Order: sequence, then structure tokens, then C-alpha cells
Amino acid sequence: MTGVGRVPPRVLDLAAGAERVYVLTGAGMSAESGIPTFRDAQVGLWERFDPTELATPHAWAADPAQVWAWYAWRATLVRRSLPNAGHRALAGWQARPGVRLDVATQNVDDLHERAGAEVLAHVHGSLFALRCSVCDRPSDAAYPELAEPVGRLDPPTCTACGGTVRPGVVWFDETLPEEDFLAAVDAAQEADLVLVVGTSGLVHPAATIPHLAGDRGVPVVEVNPAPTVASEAADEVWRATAATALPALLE
Ligand SMILES: CC(C)NC(=O)[C@H](Cc1c[nH]c2ccccc12)NC(=O)[C@H](CCCC/N=C(/NCCC(=O)O)S[C@H]1O[C@H](COP(=O)(O)OP(=O)(O)OC[C@H]2O[C@@H](n3cnc4c(N)ncnc43)[C@H](O)[C@@H]2O)[C@@H](O)[C@H]1O)NC(=O)OCc1ccccc1
Ligand SMILES: [Zn+2]
Repeated sequence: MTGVGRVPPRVLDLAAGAERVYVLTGAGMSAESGIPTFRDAQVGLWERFDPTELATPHAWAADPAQVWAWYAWRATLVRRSLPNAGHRALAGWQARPGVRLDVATQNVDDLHERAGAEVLAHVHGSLFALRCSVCDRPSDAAYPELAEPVGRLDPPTCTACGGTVRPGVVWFDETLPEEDFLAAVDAAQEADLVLVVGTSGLVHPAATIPHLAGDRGVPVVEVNPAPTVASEAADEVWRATAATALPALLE
């Protein structure tokens, strides 16, 4: 991963002048906390596990124990990880007087919150928000500690209806919670500056958010050590990592 190098002057100007900042984050935001991204080769989550096998309603219907085991492993990974300097920088920026900073994330981890930031929308849900897959009631069940991924683990049972308890994430082929998604779109279109941090821009409809803001004339800055499908549409690209770039922006 490249270091930070100089903060691009235009990014510094945009950040300094912004009263309303919007940050859309993806898996890259948590990479430096030790949580593998989805697409990074070899170590990426999707390299070792096929998402269409695990993060879909039909995978859950076919074999809930296999899906539950995978999420229990990921939950253990997140519990054993700490927010990085990027998460902390956003929380610090959000706490500054005179600035409104909205965080919308595709991440199902709770590292933004553990860094002290308020999250406007988890557009793909939250790992730790468990609910019944039958009656939809929230569940206070918990994931077992699982340091290594195992094949199968029976999910908990709903105390209200006896159904199986599932992770509160949005699976592929599942619609995003409308309220969260619309809030995430609106805030982006109302911002003075949109930062897109650590996302490949491949998963829809979240990937449309920066474009919807750009169409409204909001400057969009991509913070990512590697090019993405969204780089073209960004006004500025900053080839740096989240945990090095975001603190530098606030110095
Ligand atoms: C893969 C893609 C082609 N498929 C989709 O987008 C699908 C289908 C689709 C719908 N519309 C389309 C239009 C076009 C094409 C496809 C579609 N979308 C859906 O299914 C959505 C639901 C999408 C949500 C899925 N759930 C997730 N997560 C929760 C689960 C879980 O986590 O288990 S998505 C999941 O993957 C996504 C991964 O993307 P990124 O976060 O961007 O991460 P990635 O690894 O890809 O990239 C990391 C980036 O970070 C960078 N990086 C690395 N290190 C660092 C670093 N240190 N610092 C900064 N950056 C860094 C890298 O360079 C890289 O660029 C995240 O959003 C994550 O939440 N639902 C839906 O459309 O519903 C309606 C519907 C209803 C019924 C029937 C049909 C349709
Ligand atoms: Zn139930």
C-alpha cells in the first residue's frame, strides 16, 4: 500500500471549505484494521468464499448452517479488530464545530461507531443486528467466537416463533432498506463534498450514490490506493489508503 505523500492541493481546498461533508465507505476503509476486503486477491473474502454461495437468501434457504458459520467467523474477526486511524479521523472531523459530516457505509462491521462516529446509514446492513428470518423480530442471540472458519454451525432459534435467526445484513438479490438508502442518497446530493473511501464501486445500487451527487454538481473525491470503475467520474482521485489519507486531511 502506498503511503500518503502530499495531500492533493485541490482536495485540501475542498475539505477546508466544506461545511457539509459526506463520506461513502467500503471494505477498504476497514482493511488496515485487519478485515479482508471482498475483492483483494488471495486474502479477499470473496477469494476464499464464493459470495453467491454464502451471502444470498437462497444460500440461506439451502444451508443456513453453512452461512451462519461464515458470519460467525466474520463477526469474530470484527470483534477482534480495532478502528484504524482513518475511522478515528472521520469521527474527529465529525465532532468539529461548524461541520456536518455524514458517514454512509457499505460495511457491515461496527468500526465507525467504535471510533466514536455516528453513521447515517449502513446501506448493506449490520453484522451484529440479528433478526428472525421468519417473523423479522430483532434477536438478542449472539455469534459464537470462531477464530477459524468452520464448515457448518446451527444458527440460533427465534424465541418468539421458533424460526432461524439470521445476520442483519443485506444479501445479494435482497433489496436495500429503503429508508437507509434514500437517506444515503439525499445526504450525498446535499453535501459540499463527497469522499468515496475504499470501495471498488462494483456493488449496486450503492455504487450509484457518488454519481447521483456528481450529477448535482457536488465535487467527488475518490480515496483509494488503486483505480476503480468509479475513478473516471471522480473530480479528484487520491491514491492513498484510508488510514493514512484521512488523518493527513485533518492535520
Ligand atoms: C457484485 C455486483 C455485480 N452485484 C450487485 O451489485 C447486485 C446485483 C445488481 C443489482 N443492480 C445491479 C446493477 C448492475 C450490476 C449488478 C446489479 N446487487 C444486489 O444484489 C443488491 C444488494 C447488494 C448488497 C450485497 N451485500 C453486501 N454486503 C452485505 C453482505 C455481507 O457483507 O456479507 S455487498 C458487500 O460487497 C461489497 C464489497 O464492495 P467494496 O466495499 O467496494 O469492497 P471491495 O473488496 O470490492 O473493494 C475494496 C476497495 O478498497 C480498496 N482498498 C483496499 N485497501 C484499502 C485501504 N487500505 N484504504 C483504502 N482503500 C483500500 C481496493 O482498492 C478496492 O477498490 C460491499 O458493499 C459489501 O457490503 N440488491 C439488489 O439489487 O436488490 C434488488 C433486487 C432484488 C431482487 C432480485 C434482484 C435484485
Ligand atoms: Zn421469529
